[in-house]
Amino acid sequence: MKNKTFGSALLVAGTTIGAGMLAMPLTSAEMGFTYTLALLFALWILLSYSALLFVEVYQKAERKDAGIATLAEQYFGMTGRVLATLSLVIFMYAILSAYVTGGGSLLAGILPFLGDNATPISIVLFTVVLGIFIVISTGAVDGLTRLLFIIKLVAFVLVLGMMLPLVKSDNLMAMPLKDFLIISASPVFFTSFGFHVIIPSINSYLDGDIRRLRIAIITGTAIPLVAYILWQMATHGVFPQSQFVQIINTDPTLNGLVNATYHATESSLISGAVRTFSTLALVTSFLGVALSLFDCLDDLLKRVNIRAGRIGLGLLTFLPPLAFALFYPDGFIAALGYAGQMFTFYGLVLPVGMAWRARKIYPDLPYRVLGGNISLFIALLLGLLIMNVPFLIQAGYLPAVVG
Ligand SMILES: N[C@@H](Cc1ccccc1)C(=O)O
Repeated sequence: MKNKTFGSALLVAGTTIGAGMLAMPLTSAEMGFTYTLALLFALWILLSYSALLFVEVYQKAERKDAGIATLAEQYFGMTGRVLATLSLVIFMYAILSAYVTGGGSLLAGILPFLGDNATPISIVLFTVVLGIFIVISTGAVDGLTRLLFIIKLVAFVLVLGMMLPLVKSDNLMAMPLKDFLIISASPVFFTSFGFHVIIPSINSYLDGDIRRLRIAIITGTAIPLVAYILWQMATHGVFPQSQFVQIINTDPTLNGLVNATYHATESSLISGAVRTFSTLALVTSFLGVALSLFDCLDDLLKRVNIRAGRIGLGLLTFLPPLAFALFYPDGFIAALGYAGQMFTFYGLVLPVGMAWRARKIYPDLPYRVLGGNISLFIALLLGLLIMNVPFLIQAGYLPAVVG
């Protein structure tokens, strides 16, 4: 049984470490390592805090398989349910479409013999093969995640093994090039620590055992924190800041970063290792989000008394992102631009509101997250700030960042 807690922690870590980790060094290139480290710690605390608020609220859930939208309805009625459902479902469809598109093109790169149809075939293959695990069970996803996580770890250790010896402490001392970069970078860092969609799936996988859910979340968020610190130390430490800024000016993508690391280490192994790592980051995050969407749609259909069955739910989960990736790859890009805002809403503002209400209605909650109502208030303010950062950048109040 203990094993399931460990599997859940890996599901949390696997969902968290995704595309965001690859974007982060580019976002923070101008910020210097010290400030980057401060932002990593601050957002790790904020997002673990909001995840633990969900745990607090789950103590009084009506069913152990209640989804986030069901919790929202319990505390905020139909408005809560509708807002939570919209932000969750649009967010997850958008991010899955992006993962399917990215995963498909990575796969097409290694299946060139498929000729002209390589990309669409790869997109379908990627979705169907991984989708089967979701339809089978959470246990199946747990098993696959364990395997992939080990390979991902080996690739990451290889990358670090090649980069960390080249780190120069001078490079790590760089200061921010502009004021307020730390605020501009916060939405990308915030989303990089995100995994909260998977909490309902894990709660029901752990049979509503609050203690184990808490352990899974704390362990599962500590792993990404360590990984992000090492990864940022490697990238910030290998390149002098001026060169780092040049990289993001010439090619502000993962490719640019891979090429630059390749030149710095002069080892062709590094490109392979970074690519393996980033592919697996995409796959494990895909698995976590797809499992969450599957359970979220189940929760929604139960509410309207429809029993779709696992195959039906699988089709509902995967057909829309597949269709978008195949026929309209730009379709969800617009939605993706608002992913940070949607996530700030259901991942921070909503749990703060629910915990605040739960504490009023049930003053005797056995488990309460540290920090009292003051912390709730600070978290809410930070959430509102992060939500508005893209607008503040657009309006020219904050400097722009990559990502
Ligand atoms: N943390 C994930 C994105 C994500 C956010 C919120 C929920 C699920 C996934 C990434 O960096 O790619």
